[in-house]
Amino acid sequence: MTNETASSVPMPADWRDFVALTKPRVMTLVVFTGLCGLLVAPGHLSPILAFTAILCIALGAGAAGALNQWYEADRDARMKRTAGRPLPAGRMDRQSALHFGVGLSFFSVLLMGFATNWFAAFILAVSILFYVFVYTIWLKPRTAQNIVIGGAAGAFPPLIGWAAVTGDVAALPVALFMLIFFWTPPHFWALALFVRMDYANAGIPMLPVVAGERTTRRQILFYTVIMAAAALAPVLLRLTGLVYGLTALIATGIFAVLAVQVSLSHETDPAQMRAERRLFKYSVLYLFLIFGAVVVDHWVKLA
Ligand code: HEM
Ligand SMILES: CC(C)=CCC/C(C)=C/CC/C(C)=C/COP(=O)(O)OP(=O)(O)O
Repeated sequence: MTNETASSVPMPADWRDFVALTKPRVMTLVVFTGLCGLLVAPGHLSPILAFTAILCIALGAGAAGALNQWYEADRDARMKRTAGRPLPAGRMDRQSALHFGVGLSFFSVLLMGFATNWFAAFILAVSILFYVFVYTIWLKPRTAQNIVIGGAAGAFPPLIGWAAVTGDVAALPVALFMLIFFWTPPHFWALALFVRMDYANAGIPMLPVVAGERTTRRQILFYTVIMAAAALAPVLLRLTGLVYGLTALIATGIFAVLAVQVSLSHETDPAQMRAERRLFKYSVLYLFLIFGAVVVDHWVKLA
């Protein structure tokens, strides 16, 4: 079958393609940060309802990922990293992805509302809408600041997890929101440096494409400093204890060293960008570590 035939007559999609639409690897961290928000919230949610709340965060994030891929099928087709996704690869038609994404959005928000409370459902709906409309449709094709503002969508899960238990927000989940918010630029721009040709080919104005590498490296360092302040804020505000404080200090210190290495590097060949790959990989581990520490810290205080 030629490519042309493949894209005009999609092959029947199987369940694996629907799973791929939900961006499952990114979802792991979304679910983990949501779970941490839920675990440190004061109050009690039965294990079944707690599981349902986390499931709703996962399904909501998956729905957002599907709608992102529905909207971006043409752009994804022009990038090596994303060309194999179900829509650009011709394994699924856009209508199916749209129906799946819209259906899953409603299902996750309504289930969250009925199982926990409507405030948590509201924040879940806001994060889906933010990711699809503000990030994917509005900012991503228009400005290099797309991920700075649009990245907020991915910072909501700890607030949603907390709200599922309390029906409210408080200083700690807001601090965790800020931490993910300022973590997103170094997380993404480290990767954008070594896949910038992909973004250039797809015509997406990511920072390394429009402002160049030097500016991107400086911006990574700038946001790392703000992220470090956000990571230490819960300690200074006495929202967390020693376990979190020590973990945050060490883990953020390592992040800062890697970010400094990226900022000092003059490497221009993406294949040789080892410091950038290291920072990107570590950024994911960092968020797991720091959110894990928030929970352990909470348990230690309870003990
Ligand atoms: C607008 C903000 C963000 C952008 C543009 C972005 C972009 C990316 C990209 C392009 C990848 C490459 C790998 C892939 O396609 O699977 C990636 C990986 C990843 N992102 Fe992000 N990201 C953002 C925010 C977040 C947030 C908020 C989280 C979770 C809290 C997150 C979690 C992850 C994880 C866990 C991976 C690794 C997946 C793997 O194992 O390959 N990202 N990100
Ligand atoms: C709770 C909830 C509804 C959260 C949804 C938001 C969410 C999954 C945020 C993570 C951000 C993310 C995957 C960005 C990928 O950017 P991109 O879409 O530009 O990446 P791509 O180039 O791989 O498509």
